Amino acid sequence: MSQSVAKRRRVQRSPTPEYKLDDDDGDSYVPYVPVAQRRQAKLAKLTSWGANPDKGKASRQEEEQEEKEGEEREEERLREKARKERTLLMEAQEVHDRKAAEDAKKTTEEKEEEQDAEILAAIASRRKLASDLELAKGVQYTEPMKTSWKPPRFIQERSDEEHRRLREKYHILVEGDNIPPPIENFTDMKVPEPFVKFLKSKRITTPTPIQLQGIPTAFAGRDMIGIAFTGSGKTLAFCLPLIMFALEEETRLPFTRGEGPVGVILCPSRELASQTYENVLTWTAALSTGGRYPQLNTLLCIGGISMGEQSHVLNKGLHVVVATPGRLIDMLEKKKFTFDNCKYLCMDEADRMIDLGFEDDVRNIMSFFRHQRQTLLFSATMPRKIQDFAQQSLVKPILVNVGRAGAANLDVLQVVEYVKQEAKMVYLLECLQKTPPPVIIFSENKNEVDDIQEYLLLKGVEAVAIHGSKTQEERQYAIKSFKSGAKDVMVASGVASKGLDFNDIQHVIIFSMPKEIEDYVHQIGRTGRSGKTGIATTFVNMNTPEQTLLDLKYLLMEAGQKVPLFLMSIEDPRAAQGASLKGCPVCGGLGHGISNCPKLEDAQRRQMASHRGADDRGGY
Ligand SMILES: Nc1ncnc2c1ncn2[C@@H]1O[C@H](COP(=O)(O)OP(=O)(O)OP(=O)(O)O)[C@@H](O)[C@H]1O
Repeated sequence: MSQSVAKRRRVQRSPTPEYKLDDDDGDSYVPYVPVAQRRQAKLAKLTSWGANPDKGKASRQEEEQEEKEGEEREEERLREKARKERTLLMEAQEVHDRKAAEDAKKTTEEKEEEQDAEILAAIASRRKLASDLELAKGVQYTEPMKTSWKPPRFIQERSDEEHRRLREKYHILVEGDNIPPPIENFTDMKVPEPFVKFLKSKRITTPTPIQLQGIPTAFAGRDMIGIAFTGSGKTLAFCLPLIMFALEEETRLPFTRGEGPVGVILCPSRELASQTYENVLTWTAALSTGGRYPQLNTLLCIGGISMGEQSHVLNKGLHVVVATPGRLIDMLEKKKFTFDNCKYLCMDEADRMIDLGFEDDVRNIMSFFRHQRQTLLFSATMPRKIQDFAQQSLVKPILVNVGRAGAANLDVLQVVEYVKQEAKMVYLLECLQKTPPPVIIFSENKNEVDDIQEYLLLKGVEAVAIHGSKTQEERQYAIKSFKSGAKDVMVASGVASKGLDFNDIQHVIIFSMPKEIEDYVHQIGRTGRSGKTGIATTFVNMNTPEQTLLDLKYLLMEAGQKVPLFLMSIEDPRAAQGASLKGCPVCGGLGHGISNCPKLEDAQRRQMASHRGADDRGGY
């Protein structure tokens, strides 16, 4: 019963807009008079019986008149309401039509941009790179670090236009405020003479583009993001400023046991950290030879080595730490040293560090700093997503970009060949004849790395292998014997070889094409380093995803390389829609948009797997 009343009331009291629209002007509508009102009217009628009939008649007429007026007022009110609802509906329809017309006018590119922005916003919810304490306290540094370094007067006196022309000459793009000037030689950068002499002895006579803009930027204390091709000397660009800073601090007040470090360099792999450590050792030794400058102490902090070996460094004052994140956190937690005086933090292959799950480690490491630090991020590949994320974590950062982030080194001749899966091994032998050693062969799969090495050994080729499941000793042995020239070929998984600088690699063979084009760029970048040329041969076949082939096609086109017919014939659905081809903001690949980025898909898969794992374990 109450249900039917309620139903009726709903229909009568709140007519829906549709109802109103059908019943255009509402003329046939009988207004609702509430039950209580009707009951009262009836009662009044009844109680008026028996009273003065004339008076009763008059008052009945008045009542009827009032009732009629009331009905008319109610009718008018409802008509007005219906009119308003109709207008609102029409306005909404108009807005919708206008938006549809605007959307139709938008190019595919604009629509794609909107879509990209939406996806980017959805994945941009990450916390900025700062220590938890700083985040909790809302500590925000607003001014860059101050240093005593200044460019020579004659460079300071150059006009902005002159600086701009110089950058243009070296294809250097910069973004940021008060950018220090580019400087074309090490002496003008005020690098100590023994150091310059040492560099000359290594045939490093003039700074590379990333060095001539990056070193002054870092010397001036500025936070920076440095992007430049593989093999273009980024290591010197971020190590030299730290060495100079350490030298200044040591000269001011010599370090004693328990003091330091003043700066830390973080690397995503042990091999890269070891290589950078060796570089810093050589450079600091070169500086102190001759006795004019003090000895600086450097600690290598990576998993797989005993810290006992390094205790002699910990027994002295410590200037520089080169580390992988895990071991560094371990050492800091055990209070083997502190970051109380640490003011310089550099991340090599920074996009990988941020991307591949080191983000929380980095935040953890930052929580050990007691002061503001100068932060530098370097890589050959730095997708827009990481750049944006990094920008908000740095203080008035300067972006120094040589070439497109993620572009291939132009000194590498890229050859892409279609090789059937079953023919790869045999063809590999033939391929090895293209150049003299040393040659690196990459495979994405650890088992395949072992199979290739075994096959080559059987065929009498001196080959070593390196991948994540090898012990530290095996990895060190492989690198050492390959670097020294004792072995001709190194078979490696992509992860184990990023950023490694081997002398004069002639040929890189990519046995299985990595899904992510960034990995390809890093892999071919093991050759064609420091101005020399090299060849990269890549095997692709039906197993290579079309997305990856498209990325590859565009990368070859961008680098002015020959594009084989089978790659040329792969159609890009976006090109057919007239979209312009800019790098995917997540991975930098030119052959796809963010909505079908393999890296994003991979990250999501990993995330889901970890959630599933957590669920299986009973949740967090
Ligand atoms: N100014 C220079 N002139 C000539 N050679 C240089 C110069 N600076 C560095 N090099 C040499 O170039 C080689 C590559 O340098 P480095 O390893 O720093 O490259 P990278 O840019 O870090 O490469 P990747 O991105 O692959 O890590 C090294 O052997 C280094 O000694």
